[in-house]
Amino acid sequence: MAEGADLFDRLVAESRDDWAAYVDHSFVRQLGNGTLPARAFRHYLVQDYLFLIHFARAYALAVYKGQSLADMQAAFTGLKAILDVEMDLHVRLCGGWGLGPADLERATEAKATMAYTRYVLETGMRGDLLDLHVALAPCVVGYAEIARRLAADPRAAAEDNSYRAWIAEYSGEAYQQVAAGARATLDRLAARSMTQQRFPQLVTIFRQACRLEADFWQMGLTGAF
Ligand SMILES: Cc1ncc(C[n+]2csc(CCO)c2C)c(N)n1
Repeated sequence: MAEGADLFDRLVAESRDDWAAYVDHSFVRQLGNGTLPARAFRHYLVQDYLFLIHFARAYALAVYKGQSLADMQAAFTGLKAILDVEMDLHVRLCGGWGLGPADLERATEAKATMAYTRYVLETGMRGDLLDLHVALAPCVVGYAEIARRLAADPRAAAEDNSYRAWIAEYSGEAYQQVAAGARATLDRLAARSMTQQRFPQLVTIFRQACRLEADFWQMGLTGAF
């Protein structure tokens, strides 16, 4: 690995298979080339709305666990990105199918949604702020990376790709900045509380989150049929 790699890169380097299964999942490929069945995307997006509600709670927990203004601001930035920006995408796209927020909140939560969100919340409650941000990292940085890769392929922006709004949102500058901020937060927290002994435990958390992300895509593919 390159000299001077940040904590995020070090975690990915120790989680190669789980990371690849997440970012190269067949759901992601089909999103990119526009072949994903519409009902799989709908099922995924409704579940993702429920997911984001719990993820907002996880960011609120990170605000609560902050030990400094910088900690609290970093968590608040993530919380605002969900509540003010990301939820808007979901409300807009689901609105196009005739589903309003009340319908979404009534949807039955899939086991993959429960498993991932509650894992992150539990990790944060049990551990410290670094544990919590490591559990959040595959989600925040992963989506920015997935969308950036997809956007480099001309099929992503093609007029007939129904998923181009999704790809444009996460590959856009605002999300790329949120992901860069999440990486910087990990390094700031690591400088304060990382030890050599702790690293394997952080890798375990990171890998679990990657596996739960892959299961979330899989739920989108198979849960809709
Ligand atoms: C399963 C799943 N994983 C990751 C994201 C992306 N995401 C969740 S919170 C956040 C940061 C602030 O918006 C980002 C980018 C998602 N929507 N659904």
